[in-house]
Amino acid sequence: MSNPSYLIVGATLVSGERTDLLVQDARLTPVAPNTSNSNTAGAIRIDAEGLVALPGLVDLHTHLREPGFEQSETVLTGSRAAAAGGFTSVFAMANTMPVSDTAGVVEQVMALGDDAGFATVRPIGAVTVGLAGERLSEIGAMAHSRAQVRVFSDDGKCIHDSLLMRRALEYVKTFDGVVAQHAQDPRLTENAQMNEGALSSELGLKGWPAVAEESIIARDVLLAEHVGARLHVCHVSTAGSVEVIRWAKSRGIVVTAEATPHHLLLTEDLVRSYDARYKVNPPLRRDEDVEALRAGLADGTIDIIATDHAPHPTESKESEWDAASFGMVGLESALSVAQTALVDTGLLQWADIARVLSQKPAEIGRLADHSHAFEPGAPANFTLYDPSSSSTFDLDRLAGKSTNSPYLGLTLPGRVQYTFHHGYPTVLGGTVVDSTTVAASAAAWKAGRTHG
Ligand SMILES: NC(=O)N[C@@H](CC(=O)O)C(=O)O
Repeated sequence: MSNPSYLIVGATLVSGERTDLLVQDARLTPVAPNTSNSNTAGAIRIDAEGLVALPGLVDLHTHLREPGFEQSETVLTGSRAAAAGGFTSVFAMANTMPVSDTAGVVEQVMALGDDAGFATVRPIGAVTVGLAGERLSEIGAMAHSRAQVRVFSDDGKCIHDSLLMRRALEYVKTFDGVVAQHAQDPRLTENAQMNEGALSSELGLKGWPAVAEESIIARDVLLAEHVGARLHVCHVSTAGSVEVIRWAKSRGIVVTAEATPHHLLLTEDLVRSYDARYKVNPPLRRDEDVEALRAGLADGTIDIIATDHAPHPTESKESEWDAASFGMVGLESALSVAQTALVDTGLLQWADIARVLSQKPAEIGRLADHSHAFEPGAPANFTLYDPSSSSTFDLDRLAGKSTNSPYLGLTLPGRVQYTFHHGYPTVLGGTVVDSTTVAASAAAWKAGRTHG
């Protein structure tokens, strides 16, 4: 059985233009308002008055935790969180258990995503075996597996050995892949707990200097230039890093970079609370860094926003600061935080948000069959977002398994009202569709693709 058709009435595109959208057989077609014909007649109508239609968001940096850490998140619950946030594709980081360093594990992660149906799940392969930083993993086998991995990362750990980093860049170059580096000099950050500066001294927490990030980025852009391969820098957090990347781009080095929503909004002052929800890698920095990251996104030095959604169980966040895990969930709040930090401040328009949260991450990850334009026949992956509402971000906004969000209890603007993946809804009227229905829609989509 094929999935039903939908007629989205009165949506606003990022250009400001208003349109109706017919969603049929996993594709979309913009139609002039008040069009009625045999196709639109049988379609389920959705009133999109006041809603911004954005292309399905793409997260290049998500921790889905499966296999191995299912108490924090699974592929199903993480992709449900993605849908709740307006995402239709996520790239799943490799720090699972076993580590995603073989064709077998990456194919398993992809298959779990396909079955769940909430989002397209593209696994990221580990650069080194077991993330141990000692020898390269089966990069080629993962690239040529059914998962067709194009993004490789040891995220959570830095590829610190310069020769290994060089070899990794040389390897991924052969199939147009990219190395996504977690830039953190391990020696400069041993036991580090928060941004290094006056506040870390005052609070008595071990400091994490900006140079630990900046020095690795500086080395890596030079290696990328030397090899002529693609480098991507994960979660840039300091003003100095933005400067280094700006310099590299001005030299023509092929480097892309991401900033997380939390580094675009929150600062180290929150650490005063000793509330471990604010403990994250890299750490929250200063106002000047937030400003530089925002400016970097606005001028294209920083290419994309990526969530670094890092779910952790309550017990590993409710311990004392030093013992708590690093990381915050971010998929469900990403658009609202982007609106607060970038749109409501006048730095970015909605068209820019579509670029940094959909078009560019899809390009960097070489995501197949992605369209960020609402063109006739485009894959029906999109989200309808209400920017005018404002509400307390509370537990019912979290659709994943973990609750380590820094925004709980805060008032945030905007709300994802609808998300469509492959032409079927994963979020309807602000509510995430139940998993059984979504899995059935995904199966119907797959059957249609095979037999259509
Ligand atoms: N970003 C985080 O704070 N945490 C990440 C990995 C990491 O340490 O980068 C995680 O996997 O929990």
